[in-house]
Amino acid sequence: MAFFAHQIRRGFSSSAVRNVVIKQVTIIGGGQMGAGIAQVAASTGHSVNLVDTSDDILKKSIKTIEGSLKRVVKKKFADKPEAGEEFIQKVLKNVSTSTDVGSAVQGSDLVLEAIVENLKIKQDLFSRLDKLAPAHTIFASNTSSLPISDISSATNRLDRFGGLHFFNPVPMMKLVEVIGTSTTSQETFDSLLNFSKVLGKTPVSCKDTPGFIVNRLFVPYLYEAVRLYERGHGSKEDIDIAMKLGVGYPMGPFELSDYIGLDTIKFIMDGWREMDPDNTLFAPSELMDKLVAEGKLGKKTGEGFYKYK
Ligand SMILES: C[C@H](O)CC(=O)SCCNC(=O)CCNC(=O)[C@H](O)C(C)(C)COP(=O)(O)OP(=O)(O)OC[C@H]1O[C@@H](n2cnc3c(N)ncnc32)[C@H](O)[C@@H]1OP(=O)(O)O
Ligand SMILES: NC(=O)c1ccc[n+]([C@@H]2O[C@H](COP(=O)([O-])OP(=O)(O)OC[C@H]3O[C@@H](n4cnc5c(N)ncnc54)[C@H](O)[C@@H]3O)[C@@H](O)[C@H]2O)c1
Repeated sequence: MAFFAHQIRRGFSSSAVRNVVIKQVTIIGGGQMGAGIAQVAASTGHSVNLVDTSDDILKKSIKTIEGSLKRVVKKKFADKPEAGEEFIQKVLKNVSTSTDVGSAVQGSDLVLEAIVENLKIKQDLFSRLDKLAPAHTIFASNTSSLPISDISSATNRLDRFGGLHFFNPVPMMKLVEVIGTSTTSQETFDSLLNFSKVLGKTPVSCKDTPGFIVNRLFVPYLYEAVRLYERGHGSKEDIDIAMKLGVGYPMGPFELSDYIGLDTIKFIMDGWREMDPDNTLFAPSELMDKLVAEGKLGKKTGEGFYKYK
C-alpha cells in the first residue's frame, strides 16, 4: 500500500511499472564485477551495453571477458573446440561498449551499476541516468554495503529501483542477492528475481539492511582474521590453511581479501563503523588501513596481504 501511495504522489503511469522482461541490459562499470556480469548476461542471450570512463578500460574489460570465456568453454566444449570458439564469438557479439551513458541506456530494460563503492558517486550517476533512461527501465545497484534506498533517493523512480548483488568471480559464483527497498514495486522485484534465474543464478530475497545477508556475516569474519593476525595469534599462511582445511572454504581470508580488493572491504567496514561506532564487530584494523593507504589493494594492484608478480 505504501508503494501505491508513493506512486500516486509521484504521478507514475501504470504502464511504467509493468513486469519488465529484461532483454537489453546496460552495465555501468567494466571492472571485476561489471565485466563478469556482462559476460554472464551476454552468455544467456541478453544484449549488453558495457559502459566505463575510457576506451582503454573497456578494452581491458573485453579482454577479461574473453579470457574468462576461454576458461568456461575449455570445460563446456572440451571435445568440440570449434563449437567453443563459435560460442565465444557469439557471446562477444552480444556485448557493445560505450563511454557515453546517455546513448547506452536508450532501449535498456535494466541499468545495472557496478562502479566504485562510493555513495555520492553512485547517487550522481543515477540522478543523471534518471533523466536519460526510458520510463520503463529498471535501475539496480551491485553495491556491497550501501543501503539501496540511499542510492535510489537520488532518482524519481523509487518503484523501479532495487539491488542485485553478485559475487566474485561472477561466472563461477551461483548466488545473487535480490534486494527490495520499502518502495521497490513487486513488479520490479519479480523482474529482478526472474532475471537472476535466467542468468542461471540462484537468487535469495534480501531486505535493504547493511551487507544484506552474505556480507553482514562475511566481512566481519575477514576483518577478525586480520585482527587475529595483528594480535600475533597466527601467521597469514596458517590462518588461510586453517580456514581452507578446517571448514572447507575454497580460499583463506587473506587470499580472499586480496581477491575481492582491500579498498572494497575497508570501505564496507568504515561505513558500518560510522553507522554503529560501538559495535566491536566493526572495529578497524591498522594493517588494513596501512595497506590501503599504500595502494596495496590486493590482486588488482599486484600486492595486498600477498605479492602477485
Ligand atoms: C565483497 C562482495 O560484495 C561479495 C563477494 O563477492 S565475496 C567473495 C565471494 N567469492 C568467493 O568466496 C570465492 C571463493 N573462491 C572460490 O570459489 C574458488 O577459489 C574460485 C572459483 C575463485 C577458483 O577456484 P579454484 O579451484 O581455487 O581455482 P581454479 O582451479 O583456478 O578454478 C576452478 C575452476 O573455476 C574456473 N574459474 C575460476 N575463475 C574463473 C573465472 N573468472 N571465469 C571463468 N572460470 C573461472 C577455472 O577455470 C576452473 O575450472 P576447472 O575446474 O574446469 O579447471
Ligand atoms: N570486488 C568484489 O568482490 C565485489 C563483489 C560484489 C560487489 N562488489 C561491488 O561492485 C562494485 C564494483 O566493484 P569492482 O570490484 O568491480 O570494482 P572495480 O574497481 O574493479 O571496477 C569499477 C569500475 O567502475 C568504473 N567507474 C568508476 N566510476 C565510474 C563512472 N562514474 N561511470 C562509469 N564507470 C565508472 C571504473 O573505471 C572501474 O572500471 C562496487 O560497488 C563493489 O562494492 C564488489
